[in-house]
Amino acid sequence: MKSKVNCHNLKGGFTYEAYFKCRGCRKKFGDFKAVSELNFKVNKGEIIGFIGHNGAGKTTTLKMCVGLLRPTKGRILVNGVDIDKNPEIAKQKIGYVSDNPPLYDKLTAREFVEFMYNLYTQEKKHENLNELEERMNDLFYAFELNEKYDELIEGFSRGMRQKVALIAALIHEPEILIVDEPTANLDPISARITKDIFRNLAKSGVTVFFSTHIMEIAESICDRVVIINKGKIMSLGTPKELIEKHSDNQLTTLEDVFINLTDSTNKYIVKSSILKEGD
Ligand SMILES: Nc1ncnc2c1ncn2[C@@H]1O[C@H](COP(=O)(O)OP(=O)(O)OP(=O)(O)O)[C@@H](O)[C@H]1O
Repeated sequence: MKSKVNCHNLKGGFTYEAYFKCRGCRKKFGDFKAVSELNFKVNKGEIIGFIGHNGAGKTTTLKMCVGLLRPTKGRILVNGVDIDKNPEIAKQKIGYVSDNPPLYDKLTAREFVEFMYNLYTQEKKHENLNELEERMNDLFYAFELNEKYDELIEGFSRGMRQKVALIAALIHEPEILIVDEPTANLDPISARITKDIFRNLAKSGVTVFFSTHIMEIAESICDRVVIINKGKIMSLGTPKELIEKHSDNQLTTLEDVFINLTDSTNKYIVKSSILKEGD
């Protein structure tokens, strides 16, 4: 299917190389270790997908990456800026959408997005209003929400809310977009639009990371995938590399690799080989 979305205007507009580092990050909640010793680096314009079971530590990792959770140990660097030491500078570079994004029901979609823009751009408030208007139009159009522009958010479906949250995260032209389960509430066309927008953002230099349970999405758009299990990185690489690395075990899809690395009972792999024998 060819997407009709035109998002050629969604430019990054950077003056320097953006990159991201997570160095030795751990997170404990009381005595419980949710995430241990995470080390990874993301380059400018890369799309990285985190895949893992429920409770694997994806949301905790993403929240540490955006500065909403302070690591118990380790550092997060956004283009060299330590998010703990200089949170305002680091956070300005990031657009974030949580798995259940909080929106203000009594604002219209346009008012909410303007509000978010003003939060991120205090010092340039009221400047470049035409540019802001143009970018809002582009984003609302790209997400096929242009007819809802002036409607109250309280009347929006979950998918529409997800799109407003994505638009609000992109309005200040972040260098890094971090999204927890971007397609969770979206219909297939909206999911496709979101994937196209991620690809376009990455082409223009924006780094994108997201978590997902959907292997097809990870496989189709991610430059690299991080498989996370019980708070630890089990494997990191391009989908092709991960499949090749495990080809000895006759694993031929990212889903097989994921299950093999994260399902300690291996019951699904066993089951699939029994099915093959029965063919
Ligand atoms: N605030 C908290 N206090 C205590 N434990 C927490 C807290 N937040 C997360 N956890 C625990 O940390 C672990 C990782 O949770 P996290 O939300 O990061 O998983 P996840 O991979 O995003 O899961 P899902 O796919 O279900 O969203 C889980 O065992 C969870 O119960």
